[in-house]
Amino acid sequence: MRAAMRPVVQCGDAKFHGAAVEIGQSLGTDSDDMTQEQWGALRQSLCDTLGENNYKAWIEPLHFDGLKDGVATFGAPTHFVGNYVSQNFGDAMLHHINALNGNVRRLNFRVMQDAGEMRGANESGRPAAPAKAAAAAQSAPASSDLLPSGALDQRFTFDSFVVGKPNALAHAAARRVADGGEVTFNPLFLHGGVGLGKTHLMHAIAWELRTRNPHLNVLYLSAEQFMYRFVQALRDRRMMDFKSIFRSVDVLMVDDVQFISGKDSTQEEFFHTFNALVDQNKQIVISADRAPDAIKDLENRIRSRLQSGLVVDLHPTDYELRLGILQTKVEQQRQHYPDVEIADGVLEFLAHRISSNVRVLEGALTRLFAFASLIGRKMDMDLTHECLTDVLRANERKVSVEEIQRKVAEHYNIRLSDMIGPRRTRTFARPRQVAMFLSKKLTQRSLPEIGRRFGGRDHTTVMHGVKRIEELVREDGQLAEDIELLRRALEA
Ligand SMILES: Nc1ncnc2c1ncn2[C@@H]1O[C@H](COP(=O)(O)OP(=O)(O)OP(=O)(O)O)[C@@H](O)[C@H]1O
Repeated sequence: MRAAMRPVVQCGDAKFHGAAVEIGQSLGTDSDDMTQEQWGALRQSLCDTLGENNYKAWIEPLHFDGLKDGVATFGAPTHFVGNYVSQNFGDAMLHHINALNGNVRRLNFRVMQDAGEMRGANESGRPAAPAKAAAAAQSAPASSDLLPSGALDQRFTFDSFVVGKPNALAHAAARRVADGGEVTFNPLFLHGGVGLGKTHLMHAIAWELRTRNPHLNVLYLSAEQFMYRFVQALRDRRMMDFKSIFRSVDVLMVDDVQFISGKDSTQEEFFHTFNALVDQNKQIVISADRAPDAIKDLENRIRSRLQSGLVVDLHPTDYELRLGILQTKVEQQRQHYPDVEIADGVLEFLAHRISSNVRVLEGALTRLFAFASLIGRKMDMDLTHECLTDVLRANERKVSVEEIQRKVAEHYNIRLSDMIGPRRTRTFARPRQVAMFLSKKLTQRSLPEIGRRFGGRDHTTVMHGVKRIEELVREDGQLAEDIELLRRALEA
């Protein structure tokens, strides 16, 4: 069955002449064919549902091939468009198709074969998809199961990324890549410890590039997904498809590349993909939990390739950055919990105490908001301690008695030997008691253990020293302040 007329789709104020739909052209037809009118109606309802911009950018370039055995197949100008539509509008399309024709179980997207086919799908005068997209689809059609994109998190944008000293360089480099201008450093290699924002920055680059140019073929995936697709292609004897997909991207982003260490065949394929893209001047962005030279079991030629662009380190966060991130995350949480009140000092306390990684910090804040909202309490220090006992304990900095002795001796300007020596004049006794008090508060040591570290003193001497300081801080503001300063310095 062939289409006799072209549907006209009315979207907002604009009217679009629909594509020359040739139903059943590619797949053959059978009794579950959709009619041309139904395709027109489908486009109309998608336009109404998704809005004019989405319709023009994503739906209009599609070519409806036909419906066979409950599978509706569409031609898309690039892998990226097919993948994006499938991920973002697939459910809506299925819903609307089934409202018209209840036989559809699944949607399938394939890459259109040539520019002629793309023009056919794009009669509205908008330029056909770039020639490279056609080139990408040169060989056998790559079906959507080999489209390997990792999902992008909508929250991970440049707007929500807080910049501070430890990540300023990584942020600037990511911004430069996201501008999509000339490829100046290739690859951009971002590395840093757990939860410091590598994935966030990569997603931000991908969002920005896609926003600037929706037809740019940006492929983001983890090294694990790369290996999985590679193994799948080997198993299914579809290496040509695999190579064609990976070598036709405009920007390749591979997260957690340390995953391929020790995996020889995956490294080999990664190396060839990498070279092919660099030769075409295509941008590559890589992340790992360590610098290329620290990744074990990596072939030297790959290591040196990874080092050949710009290698940037995301340093551990500092207090200011953590506080900034918390303030940003509070704004996000407010959307879910508008009524939760936060007492002064709570965010500062969290930024001070939870320094392991941003993911833990974020998790602590989310838990506090949920807790405060559920039991209808203000988010204050009491609630924070109640709710985050485990997190705070896990983040406790392990301070040693020796460190405390050194710090206190420095503060009171006495020698370390006098701190643990026998002299009992106040000049030495008071700092010693302060150090004992801090040892009791900041370490897990028992009184006898502390005593042993103070020149073999008895545990009752330590107990007396701790009690004395507890009494004194109630009346002596200066001493209380000194102790607080020392505690912060030791925990920092
Ligand atoms: N500078 C920042 N501004 C805002 N959010 C941040 C920042 N750094 C990290 N985060 C947040 O911390 C969480 C963890 O970040 P991300 O997943 O990017 O870390 P990662 O470095 O990729 O960690 P991993 O090594 O575990 O993969 C995310 O929710 C992210 O939004």
